[in-house]
Amino acid sequence: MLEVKGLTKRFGANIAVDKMSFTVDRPLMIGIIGRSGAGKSTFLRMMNRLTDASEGALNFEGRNVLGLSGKEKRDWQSTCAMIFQQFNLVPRMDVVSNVLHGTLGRRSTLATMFNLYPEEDIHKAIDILDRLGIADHAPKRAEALSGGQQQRVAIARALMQDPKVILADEPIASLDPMNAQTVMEALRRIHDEDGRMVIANLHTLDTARRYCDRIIGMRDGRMVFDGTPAQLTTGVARDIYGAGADFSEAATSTEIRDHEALEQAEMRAAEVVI
Ligand SMILES: Nc1ncnc2c1ncn2[C@@H]1O[C@H](COP(=O)(O)OP(=O)(O)OP(=O)(O)O)[C@@H](O)[C@H]1O
Repeated sequence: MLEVKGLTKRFGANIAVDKMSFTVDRPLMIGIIGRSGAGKSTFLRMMNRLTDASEGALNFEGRNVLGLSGKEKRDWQSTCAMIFQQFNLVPRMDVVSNVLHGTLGRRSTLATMFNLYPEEDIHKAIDILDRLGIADHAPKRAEALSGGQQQRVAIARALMQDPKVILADEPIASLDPMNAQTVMEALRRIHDEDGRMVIANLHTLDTARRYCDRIIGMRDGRMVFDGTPAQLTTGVARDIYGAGADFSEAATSTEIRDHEALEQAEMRAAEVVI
């Protein structure tokens, strides 16, 4: 149902994504891992058509996604809803209105200006919030909710579009472990119960292992791993992150960055001694 072939993005001389190719034949929950700058966000943005690809092809259910323009492109962006690390809600607006914003694409300018929502959309929004366990917060301002609750509002807003695919760009990177778990469980449930494909860029290896059916590893723009959580051995993870022999199973890209910073500081200190 999804075919990515030779997908490439260049920013000047920098190749952010380099000939990425893979196919997915049924709606899976896919995790993309890799250190900062590996090209994970750029891939999601190309898939959602927020960024134009430099080369390659991306077909979904036989549709040439990269060739879409105008209304067809906007329709695709609804079919393939995106959620972000920073939730991107309107903080001072109430939760249910934030969720109803997910229907903006199919409402008239006048209805949008006067915040006129069809009753069935309001019921649908409340039902989705209920499903995500946050219907009680519907009248509150979004900014009054915890990070995990705000991310669930963002998921609810995405679900208003009834998407076939949910693209999640580091959905739990700003959350504490408890909230992160609630959000990942919500994404997994949406996948399991609705059969929607979920592609999530993830910061931590153990999250990808726990929630995803398939994991794609990226390094310097290239896909260096594509397999199941069981195939993602410590050695493979070490290659993806370009880490040293002391790499541990539970390591995350943040830990690796910290580790590298520590190593560099130690090297600088050693040079001073010499
Ligand atoms: N708009 C842009 N202009 C120029 N270079 C960019 C742009 N967006 C991304 N890049 C570069 O493309 C490369 C891949 O970035 P990308 O954000 O896709 O990585 P990432 O794996 O998502 O990293 P992170 O986890 O830090 O978000 C990086 O070298 C980045 O600097």
